[in-house]
Amino acid sequence: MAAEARPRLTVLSGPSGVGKSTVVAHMRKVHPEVWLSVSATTRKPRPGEKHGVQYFFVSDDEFDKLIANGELLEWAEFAGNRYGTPRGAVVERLEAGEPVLLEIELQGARQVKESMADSRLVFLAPPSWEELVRRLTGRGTESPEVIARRLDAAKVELAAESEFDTTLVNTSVEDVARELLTLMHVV
Ligand SMILES: Nc1ncnc2c1ncn2[C@@H]1O[C@H](COP(=O)(O)OP(=O)(O)OP(=O)(O)O)[C@@H](O)[C@H]1O
Ligand SMILES: Nc1nc2c(ncn2[C@@H]2O[C@H](COP(=O)(O)O)[C@@H](O)[C@H]2O)c(=O)[nH]1
Repeated sequence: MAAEARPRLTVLSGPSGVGKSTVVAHMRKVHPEVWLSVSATTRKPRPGEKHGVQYFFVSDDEFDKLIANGELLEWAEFAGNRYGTPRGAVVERLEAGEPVLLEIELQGARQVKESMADSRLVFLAPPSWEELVRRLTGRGTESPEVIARRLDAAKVELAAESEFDTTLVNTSVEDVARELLTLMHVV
């Protein structure tokens, strides 16, 4: 494929707990030049999460303003919180000809495909439903109520796999990270 025809924006999506952040962290450990968009969210930080690193943690009013000012490339409500991709940084990277990676849920992935037809949507699937439940529960970051909401959303996300350009099964973090790096033409 000619370089100019390569999709430069890659969306990594998949059910909560499947391992998206873990895979991206591994990719960036091996290839620190991989750029990941930092989303805005109304979710409260988990222990250890820092403003501007994992997310821009904002209030509901601030999120409303981001929407009203057209500052989000896409946004969605997920399991009781809102999440969105700041448009400016993504556009800047794309205009500089640099690859862009988004780690977002299904509704946002659909919006990106709609507005940027040459984006590549990658679905990260769990080896099994039982393993997904084990990972989400084992992470220990959400209450049982939130886990239940996320697992409800996971059923919808798993049913939408065919909308994606590529599916990778997260059995091995290292293998999936390598496959993604290849898809993004980093290696
Ligand atoms: N291949 C794997 N094998 C075993 N455990 C894994 C694997 N990948 C990730 N995990 C574990 O699964 C848990 C969830 O991973 P992670 O937080 O990366 O998921 P996520 O898809 O980013 O979730 P969310 O969408 O809720 O942010 C973590 O405890 C992580 O260590
Ligand atoms: N549509 C969007 N989804 C996003 C964005 N940033 C993250 N996410 C997704 O939200 C869920 C929950 O994330 P968590 O950090 O609370 O576990 C997960 O699927 C993320 O991929 C975004 O900007 N837009």
